[in-house]
Amino acid sequence: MSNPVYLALDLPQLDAAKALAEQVRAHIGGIKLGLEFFCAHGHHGVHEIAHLGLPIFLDLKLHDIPNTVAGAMQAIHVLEPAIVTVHASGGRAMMEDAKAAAANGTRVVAVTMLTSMDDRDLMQTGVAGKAHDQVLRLAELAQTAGLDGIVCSGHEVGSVHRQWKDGFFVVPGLRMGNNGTGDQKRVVTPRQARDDGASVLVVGRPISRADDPAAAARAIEATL
Ligand SMILES: O=c1ccn([C@@H]2O[C@H](COP(=O)(O)O)[C@@H](O)[C@H]2O)c(=O)[nH]1
Repeated sequence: MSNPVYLALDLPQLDAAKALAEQVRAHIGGIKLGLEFFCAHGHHGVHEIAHLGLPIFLDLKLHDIPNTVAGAMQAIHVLEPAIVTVHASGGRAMMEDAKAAAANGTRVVAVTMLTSMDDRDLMQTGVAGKAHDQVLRLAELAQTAGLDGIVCSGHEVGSVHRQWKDGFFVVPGLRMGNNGTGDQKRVVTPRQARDDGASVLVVGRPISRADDPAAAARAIEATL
């Protein structure tokens, strides 16, 4: 089985990002490039990281009207990303158009509820109820829209997996227990997430901010 760990390369300096990726390359299965990286380095930066030969996950969390999101999806065809994110709260039409505009072979997955939010944060956005129910509701909408899967926390991935048997599930908010949770509120260990049905495990700071990133990545790999 291939390594499900994708390193979140949330670093502002391109050289430092490349060096980190090279350092841990043997212990990860892919690289996740998010808003911070893409805003700083754009297509050029993605090409530079792609030279390492690992699958690239573009975590752009697109959220706009359908026509604009479809245009953005077309603009990144050339980067041949393995995975791209949109926000499920953009609605069914937006997700349908995003999927239709994606390159063949690119998995389009919908962010349901950010792992940095809990029930109280959800309520503050005007949504009554539990995070768990909101994730299941948005997962159903993403499935109906024809997406490949969703992003959710390890708290929900087991339930979503039971509801959507062949879905592709991306789980960030992973901690080994010896790291602080930082801004993440719904966290589990990588092993727990994988056992509950995660397809991809996104790990950032537990590796990138470790004293020895390669050892941290190796230790996570060893738990799987
Ligand atoms: O709900 C979400 C969606 C995306 N992310 C991204 O994952 C990584 C997590 O980084 P850590 O340092 O391991 O906390 C980061 O790039 C986020 O943008 C998420 O955390 N939660």
